[in-house]
Amino acid sequence: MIFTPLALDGAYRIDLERRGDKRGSFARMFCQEEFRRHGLTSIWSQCNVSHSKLSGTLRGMHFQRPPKADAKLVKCMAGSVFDVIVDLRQGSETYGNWASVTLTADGGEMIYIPKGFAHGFQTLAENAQLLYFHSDSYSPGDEGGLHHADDQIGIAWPLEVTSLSERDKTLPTLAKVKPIS
Ligand SMILES: Cc1cn([C@H]2C[C@H](O)[C@@H](COP(=O)(O)OP(=O)(O)O[C@H]3O[C@@H](C)C(=O)[C@@H](O)[C@H]3O)O2)c(=O)[nH]c1=O
Repeated sequence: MIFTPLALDGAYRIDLERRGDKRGSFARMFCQEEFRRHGLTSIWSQCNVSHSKLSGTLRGMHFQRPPKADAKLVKCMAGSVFDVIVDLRQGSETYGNWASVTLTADGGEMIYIPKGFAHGFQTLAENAQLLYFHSDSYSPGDEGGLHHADDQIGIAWPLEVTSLSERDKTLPTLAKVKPIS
């Protein structure tokens, strides 16, 4: 795996190193030792899959608060997505800044998201599927959200939004979100 730090401290793009042969390929997508060596979470407590029918579907921006704040490792398994994170860490020099990685099933890019970030994505193809590892379990009472189209953050979503959950339509702007400590 190739670990490339993103502009927001602690977040990484991770590229698979595929070993190809006549049958196809093989690649490692998680290794406890390698993750530990890079100072990343190396114990996962939950793994989730999401499927979105339409290109342009937007999910986000979501996070969990302490004590259930979770780091995430996200990989696209079908299609492609524009994946985005926003730094919500109290006192961070990059508080409110966003970064993105385009994740494609064919390319094998992944994103590692530390605790304290909001996460969301927009699908760039029909029937996109994402696989997520979470460092803590789902806890609806500790969930938080941030509006994807907040002007103060200014995320440059690539497509018109074709599908958005009722909950995501009503998420607050950054000014109304308490920083994560
Ligand atoms: C996230 C989650 C949802 N659910 C349930 C709640 C609901 O009935 C259904 C769909 O949940 P949501 O509408 O929250 O799904 P979705 O909007 O796809 O939520 C996801 O968005 C992306 C951006 C993330 O980063 C994820 O961590 C997660 O928050 O699944 C679980 O049972 N376990 C889980 O871990």
